[in-house]
Amino acid sequence: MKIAVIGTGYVGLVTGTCFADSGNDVTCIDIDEKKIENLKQGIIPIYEPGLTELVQRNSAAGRLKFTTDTAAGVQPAEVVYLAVGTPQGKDGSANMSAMWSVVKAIAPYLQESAIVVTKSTVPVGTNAKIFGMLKELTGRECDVASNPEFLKEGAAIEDFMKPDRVVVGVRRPEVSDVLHQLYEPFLRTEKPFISMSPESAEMTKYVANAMLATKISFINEMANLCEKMGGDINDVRRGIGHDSRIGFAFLFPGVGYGGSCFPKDVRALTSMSLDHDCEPTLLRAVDEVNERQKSVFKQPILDHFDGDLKGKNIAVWGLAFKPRTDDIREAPALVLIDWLLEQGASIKVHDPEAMENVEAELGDKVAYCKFRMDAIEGADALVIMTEWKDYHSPDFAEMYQLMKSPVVFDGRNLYEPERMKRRGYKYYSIGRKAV
Ligand SMILES: NC(=O)C1=CN([C@@H]2O[C@H](COP(=O)(O)OP(=O)(O)OC[C@H]3O[C@@H](n4cnc5c(N)ncnc54)[C@H](O)[C@@H]3O)[C@@H](O)[C@H]2O)C=CC1
Ligand SMILES: O=C(O)[C@H]1O[C@H](OP(=O)(O)OP(=O)(O)OC[C@H]2O[C@@H](n3ccc(=O)[nH]c3=O)[C@H](O)[C@@H]2O)[C@H](O)[C@@H](O)[C@@H]1O
Repeated sequence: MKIAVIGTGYVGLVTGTCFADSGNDVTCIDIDEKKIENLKQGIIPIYEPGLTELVQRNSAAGRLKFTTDTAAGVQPAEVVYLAVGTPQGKDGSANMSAMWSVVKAIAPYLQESAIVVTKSTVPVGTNAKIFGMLKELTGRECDVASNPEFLKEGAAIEDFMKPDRVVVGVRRPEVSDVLHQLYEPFLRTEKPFISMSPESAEMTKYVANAMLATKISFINEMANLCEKMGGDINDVRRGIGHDSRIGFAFLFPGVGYGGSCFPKDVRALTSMSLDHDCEPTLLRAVDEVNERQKSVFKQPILDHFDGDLKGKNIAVWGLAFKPRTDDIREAPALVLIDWLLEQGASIKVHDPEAMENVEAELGDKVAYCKFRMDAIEGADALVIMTEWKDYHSPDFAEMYQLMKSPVVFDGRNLYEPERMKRRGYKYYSIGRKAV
């Protein structure tokens, strides 16, 4: 099939590349000229495991092309995917300006039988609005489908190629058939292709993200309670997870969820609820608990240093909002670093992939260390904010020697408290008693 993908970010680039890999002719379009220039040379703007090889292989095979020329990409396309950003607007609702400008830009070049598909996460009603806009702009009734994406950053290729399910929202079964054909190569293990109305598909995406965010806020609230009452959240997690009705997924406590999606999507759904006079009690609580959780270490850090952080050397391991990505959007580490700076601490940071992005934001306010051990040299405390594999098994004896005082605030529960105590550390973690 001939496919155009508009918006070549995390989702658009992965979508286009995976469709090219399954034999389609794909043109990825973006307004960012530098990004497109780089992609033409096989330089990938983001860190996503496996993506560089896949882009280079499919570009070399002539199935994957990059352009800023909307007309050239859209004119031959049978399916036009829209994957531009839908970031949070000032009032919490999704900012749809990029989506509306793309709809206007593609309208003159759409083939009569082309199917326009939203891949971006868009408010319920967007499909109908695009249908109306295209009718006005082209004078005909175009097929507009919704096909929300459920991939996770850091595992994007795997998630796209082996989805748990594919959801499409269509108004005609023929459109569903075309999209089913497109996805068949990825559904060979009998995973379901679920066809529904566009409104249900749009809602499915928000409900999925809100459910996952709810699980995280729930376990974080329980973790904080556990710590106060003398329990260990890791034991509790194991104690509940074996109940198949509950399970283990997305119940790891931590320093709060970040990223470009959970925070904005929970808020966009909250905004949609308010627009429809439905009180979003639970959604608001999920967001509030998460905002509080990003600051969960502030008080213990202050208490540890008797309320005075001036001149203290703090090391931070992990800046990205999660491992295996360089994405720092809404990363809990940034909230902590801002606060540490306000308190007068001096900070050395390490992250395997995200330091360049942080440097663009924070400049020389913190020191960037190429090696994790350089960050902790002379440190009064280490704070772990992201569970990169690099941090799971450091040489604790070497760390002990390098640090000024052996104090660890572990925001991802990577280590066993009793072992840390035996190694001579003062160890704080999430939902477990400090030792
Ligand atoms: N990042 C993720 O893991 C996931 C994101 N989503 C959703 O997918 C959508 C896209 O997200 P990301 O890929 O993360 O965004 P992104 O910010 O990485 O990429 C968006 C791209 O669209 C381009 N763009 C903006 N306006 C344009 C225009 N008028 N014409 C052509 N290109 C334009 C930008 O230059 C950028 O390259 C969002 O709605 C997001 O909620 C859904 C699932 C996963
Ligand atoms: O709509 C989206 O953009 C995507 O949002 C999330 O994917 P992503 O944000 O890439 O990463 P996750 O692995 O879900 O992690 C999100 C945040 O939750 C945190 N988290 C996750 C799991 C957990 O048990 N505990 C926890 O604190 C992570 O540290 C991270 O900050 C969803 O998992 C995807 O299904 C969805 O497509």
